[in-house]
Amino acid sequence: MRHVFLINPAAGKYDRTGEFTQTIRAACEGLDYEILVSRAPGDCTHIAQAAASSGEPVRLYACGGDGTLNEVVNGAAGHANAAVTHFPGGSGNDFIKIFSDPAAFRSLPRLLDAEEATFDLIRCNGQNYAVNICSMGFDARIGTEIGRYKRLPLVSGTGAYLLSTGVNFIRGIHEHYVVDVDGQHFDGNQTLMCIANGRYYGGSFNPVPDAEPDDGLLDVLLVRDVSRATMLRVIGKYKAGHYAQLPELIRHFRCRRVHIRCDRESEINLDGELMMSRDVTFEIAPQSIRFFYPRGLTYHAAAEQGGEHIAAT
Ligand SMILES: Nc1ncnc2c1ncn2[C@@H]1O[C@H](COP(=O)(O)OP(=O)(O)OP(=O)(O)O)[C@@H](O)[C@H]1O
Repeated sequence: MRHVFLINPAAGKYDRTGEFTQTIRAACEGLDYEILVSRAPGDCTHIAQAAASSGEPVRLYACGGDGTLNEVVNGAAGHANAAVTHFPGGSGNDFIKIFSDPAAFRSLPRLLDAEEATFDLIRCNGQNYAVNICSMGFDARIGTEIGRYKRLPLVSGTGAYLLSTGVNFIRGIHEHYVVDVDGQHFDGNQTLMCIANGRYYGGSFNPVPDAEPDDGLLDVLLVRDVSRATMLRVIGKYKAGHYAQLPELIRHFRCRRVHIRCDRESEINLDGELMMSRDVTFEIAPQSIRFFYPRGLTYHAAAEQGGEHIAAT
């Protein structure tokens, strides 16, 4: 088994390439491994694709944040011989928060002793993949501008999110969209649309706490146009996943496909990465992704919420 580590030096508040390299060398002695450092945005996708194209069994470690994981997933998608994981070094590291002990991903010996699950992928406009959460509207504008703020002195991951939220709040919060979801048609203003496979984004938002990454379905939330005052009143509930308490404002769908048309080229957030389009289809991809994680962790929503304990595999 080959282990390929893909380091994004631009992830997080500072370049962790040296730290990562030291840790990897110490933990992987005697293993067949390789460390590759991304030189530009998109590089991790090409590296992952090249590593997976050999057809040999390979484990790909995304060393960075959710954007790095997204790039690696895009390179590995469709390659049955490749499995991916996240060795966190980003600001949010949100996808792995679905697991019972996200901190375990920081221990490389534990990641090397892994078990594996098969997760759904969200396919956007037939070509780009996300493993965690996509969004459009107010949210996408916030999420895709966080990068601008995260390296400011004294600004944490959450602080960057709050700064971006403040700026976009002042600019205006809803726009006109035409949305087709689950056989229903909505033509009107929406504040945001969230398409979830995972459960966490934006640092600590958990809008659909019951989303499952392996149920073959997307969890879609449509948040209708609200005033800024209402937004301030309900954002906490949205963040905590209490969408069911706001049926007059938030519609929830569990579906395989959603189509959104916009009046202008609009921001689309794919696991925190930015894409622009006026016409967007999100669907469950025919390909899934093999994801490995420290042995013994669980990821099902019922387990996280203290309900029935379900084994992860
Ligand atoms: N060599 C590089 N130089 C500059 N940017 C890069 C490079 N390699 C990748 N990137 C870009 O860096 C951006 C940030 O990466 P990433 O999302 O992993 O970190 P983060 O934003 O700190 O973490 P999180 O998304 O978990 O909050 C991504 O958009 C990615 O495309």
